[in-house]
Amino acid sequence: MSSAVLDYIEVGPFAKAEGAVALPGSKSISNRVLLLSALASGTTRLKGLLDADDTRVMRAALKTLGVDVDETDGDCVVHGCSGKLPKDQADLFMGNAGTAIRPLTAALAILGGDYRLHGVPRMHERPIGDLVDGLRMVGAQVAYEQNEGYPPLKLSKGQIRTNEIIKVRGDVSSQFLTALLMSLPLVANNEICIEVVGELISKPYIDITLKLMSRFGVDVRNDNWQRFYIPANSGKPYASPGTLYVEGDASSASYFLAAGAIAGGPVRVTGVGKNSIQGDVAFAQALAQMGAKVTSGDDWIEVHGVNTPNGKLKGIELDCLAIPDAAMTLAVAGLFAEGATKLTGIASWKVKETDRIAAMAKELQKMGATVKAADDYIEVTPPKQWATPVDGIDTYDDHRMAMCFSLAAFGPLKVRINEPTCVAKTFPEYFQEFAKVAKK
Ligand SMILES: O=C(O)C1=C[C@@H](OP(=O)(O)O)[C@@H](O)[C@H](O)C1
Ligand SMILES: C=C(OP(=O)(O)O)C(=O)O
Repeated sequence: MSSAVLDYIEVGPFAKAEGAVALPGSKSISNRVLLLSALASGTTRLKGLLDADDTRVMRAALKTLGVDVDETDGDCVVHGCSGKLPKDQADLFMGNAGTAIRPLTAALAILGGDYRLHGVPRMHERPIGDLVDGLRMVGAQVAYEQNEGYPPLKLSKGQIRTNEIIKVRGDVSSQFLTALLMSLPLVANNEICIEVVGELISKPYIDITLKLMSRFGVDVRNDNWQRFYIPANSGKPYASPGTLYVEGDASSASYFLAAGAIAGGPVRVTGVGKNSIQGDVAFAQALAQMGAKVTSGDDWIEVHGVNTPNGKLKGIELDCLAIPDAAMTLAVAGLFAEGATKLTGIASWKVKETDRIAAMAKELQKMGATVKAADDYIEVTPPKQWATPVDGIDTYDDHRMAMCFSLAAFGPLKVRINEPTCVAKTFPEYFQEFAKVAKK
C-alpha cells in the first residue's frame, strides 16, 4: 500500500526535543465512525479523519460495497445506507488493518451476502477465530478459505437468530467484541446480550466503541465488562450525528510525548487532551511515573522535562493490558531510564503486526540494552554502552517498531531504521513530523 518504499532512514543523534505537533486522526475512531456512518441513516460529515493505509482499506471497502463516500472537499462525507449495504457480493482487501477486517466481517456476516475478506500475508496469520465462533453462534455463515481460525474468509447468507446469550472470548483481541457490538444492533429485534469469556483485554477500546455507538444513537449497557446489553430497536438502529470530529491519535502522540520526556521538552501534541475518549492518553501518566512533567488541556498534552533528582527518567513496572500500543513506546523510553523498565500484560503483542515481543527484544538488544522477555512481559535494562547496529534496526513491516525506535536517536549515536515506510499504516508523515521536534 505504501508509495515509494525506502530501504532505510538515518536519524540523529539528537540532543533535544522541543516543539509542537498537530496529530493525525485516531485510527481507532476513524475506522469505527466510517463503518457506523455507512450503516446509519442520514449523511455524516467526518472531520479530521485519518488518511493512512488502515483507513484507506476501510474507505475502499465501503465504496466497493456501494456506499457513497465523498472526499472531494477535504472532509469525508458518508451517505449512510440505513442498515442495508447496496452490494451483496464483493471481494475486499483489508491490508493489515485489524480495525477494518474484524468489524467489517461481523457487519457483512450479519447482513448476509457473498463476500470474501483477505489481507496482506501477515493478516492471514492474525487470529479471527473467536469472532467467527461468535458469529456462527448467531447463525452467520463464515468459512475459512485457507487456515482454520485465520483470514481469508468467505461469507454467505445465514439465518440470524439473537435470542440466546452470545459468547465471545475477550483475551486474544478486544476487536472481536467491538465487531459484535457494532454489528448486532442491525438485527436486534429483541434485547441482545453478549457475554465475554476469559479476561477482557484492551478495555479502553471497548469504551471507544460504546461511546461512538452512542453518538450514532445506540446505547449499550456495560455490566462490569462481563455482559453487554444491546437494546431492541425497530430495524434502523443507527442515526447519523451530522458532523463528527475525529480526535487526534493518542497512540501516535506517545512518540512525541516520550521525546519530550527523554530529551528535555517541552513537546506539545494537539488533537488529544483531557477530554479524549482514547485509553492511550494514559501513556502520559506512565511517563509521569517515570519522572516526566506532564500538563494537559482539553485538546493538548505537553511534556516538559523530568522531575527526578538527577534529571533522568526512572525505570518503572507497569501493567499495560489497557494500553498495548503505547506500551511499545515505553519499552524504548526504558533505554533512557535509570534502572529496569518492566511491562506486563502484553501477551497480545504476539498477534499484532508482527510478534512484537520477539521483535522488540531483538532490536532493543541491538542497541546494547539487556532484555528479558517471555509470553506476557518485557523488561528492559538500559545499555551500559550504547551500540549502533550497522545493518540498522529492523521494523518487521510494523509501523510502531519504526516509530518507537526513532526515539533511540536521542541516545549518543545515530540510528538507522530499515524500511521506514511501514509507518504508512497509521502515520504516513511520521518522520517529517518527528524531524520538527528532534533537534541536534
Ligand atoms: O479496537 C481498536 O481500535 C484497537 C484495539 C487494540 O487491539 P486488541 O484489542 O487486539 O489489543 C489495539 O492494539 C489496536 O491498535 C486498535
Ligand atoms: C495493533 C495495531 O493495529 P490493528 O488495528 O491492525 O490491530 C496497532 O496499530 O498497533
